[in-house]
Amino acid sequence: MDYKPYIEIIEDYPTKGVRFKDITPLMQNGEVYKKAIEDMAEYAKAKDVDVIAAPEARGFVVGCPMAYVLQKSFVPVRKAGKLPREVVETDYGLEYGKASLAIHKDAIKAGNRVLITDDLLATGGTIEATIQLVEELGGEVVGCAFLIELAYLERGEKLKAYDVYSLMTYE
Ligand SMILES: O=P(O)(O)OC[C@H]1O[C@H](OP(=O)(O)OP(=O)(O)O)[C@H](O)[C@@H]1O
Ligand SMILES: Nc1ncnc2[nH]cnc12
Repeated sequence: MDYKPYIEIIEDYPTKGVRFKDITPLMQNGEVYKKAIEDMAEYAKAKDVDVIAAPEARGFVVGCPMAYVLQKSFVPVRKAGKLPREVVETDYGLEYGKASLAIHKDAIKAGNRVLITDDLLATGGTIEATIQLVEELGGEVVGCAFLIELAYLERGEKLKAYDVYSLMTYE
């Protein structure tokens, strides 16, 4: 299915030069949202995952329903200071800024097969940070799934060693 008609592009948001891909029209169409999640879940199922991990906030929009459909564990990766127990934490850069992400230390067990998901892959900073946290806890990252991949941004070698799946690509 072609999901692009359900993505709105906003020029120069949140900063000049950024072409922001707004996924809320897709989410507002229940049938289309469900189909997108099912496509992503199918990819995850083929990878025989134990855990779906996703960075807040928009990663939860895809990660939670995927975990629900697959009846697998969901692990939230949160901006620093939001998780109440012991965490591992890392700093990262993204298309329009800098932040820190954290994950509960006991959220992933050594050897868990982990699928990382997010709404969008831009510079790869967020996903690289998430991969680092999952691997620090001994998880095996078996794939990374996105609704949207921005192919026009430079990501260097960040995801070279990983299997990447995306429903839509913007050149
Ligand atoms: O590949 P990158 O350059 O790292 O950019 C992609 C990330 O940027 C957005 O999240 P954002 O940090 O804006 O937070 P939000 O989900 O809370 O809106 C998006 O949801 C991805 O997580
Ligand atoms: N261009 C973009 N559109 C939407 N979300 C983003 N996150 C990082 N870059 C983005």
